[in-house]
Amino acid sequence: VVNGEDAVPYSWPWQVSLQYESNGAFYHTCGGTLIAEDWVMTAGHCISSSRTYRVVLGEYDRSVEEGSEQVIPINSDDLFVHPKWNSNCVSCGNDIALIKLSQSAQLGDAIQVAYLPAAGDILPNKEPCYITGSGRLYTNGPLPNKLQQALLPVVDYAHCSSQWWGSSVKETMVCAGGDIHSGCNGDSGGPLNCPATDGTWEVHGVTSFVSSLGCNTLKKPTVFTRVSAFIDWIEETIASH
Ligand SMILES: CC(C)C[C@H](NC(=O)[C@H](CCCC[NH3+])NC(=O)C(F)(F)F)C(=O)Nc1ccc(C(C)C)cc1
Repeated sequence: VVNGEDAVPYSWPWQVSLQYESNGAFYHTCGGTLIAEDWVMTAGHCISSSRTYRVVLGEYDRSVEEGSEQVIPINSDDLFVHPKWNSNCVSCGNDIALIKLSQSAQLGDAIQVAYLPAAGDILPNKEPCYITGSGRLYTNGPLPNKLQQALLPVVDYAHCSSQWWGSSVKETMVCAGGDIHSGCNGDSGGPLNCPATDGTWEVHGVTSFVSSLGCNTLKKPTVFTRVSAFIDWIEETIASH
């Protein structure tokens, strides 16, 4: 997250860190959202079938053993990338994947399941959402230790597809930001958290891409997979596995 701030510890308790194994150690590669006790939602571009993954829940500061962390391994046949995701075409959309955890998360103060929007729910322009993640602090910059957050107002499809991203953005996406705040590598797969009418938060986006010219390129809002366009697939996948 570029130009964000340290989140209040455990204030986004559905945020997870997706990590891959390399030479015996695990590395943060993407964010994710806990959507059921044994399911995590992330981006399709975060998953490669040749890697071994684990998720870490209840994490605030990656440099400190806080006691709230839960580390859960992932079986390779529990990775469900959207069938229409094309890794050669991030602008085609469908950048969403589901991961079944090898064991259920123990919910508590630091670990909670997220609310998802109703199918088809479209956010109005300027809706005050927050991006959260442990991605780079600026283009080619370092990863933070503490979870970051930034206020990223929604740019509706009409504006995002006309002035800003053009045809690279589809109606199955949500744009947000476009000023000095943005997502950046490593935030991929994480949530776009938007206020719900009842005072809770709903996860309306899965962080997908930013400009290849640089993370917080002006007039290039961060682009998210629109969760409300994939509710049927999410429900179907969970029901059948
Ligand atoms: C150095 C980084 C910032 C480069 C930038 N990376 C990204 O946007 C990556 C993953 C993109 C998937 C492509 N395989 N996503 C992120 O960094 C995220 F914002 F989600 F955290 C990028 O490639 N962006 C990109 C690529 C292609 C397009 C086409 C729509 C033209 C648009 C943007």
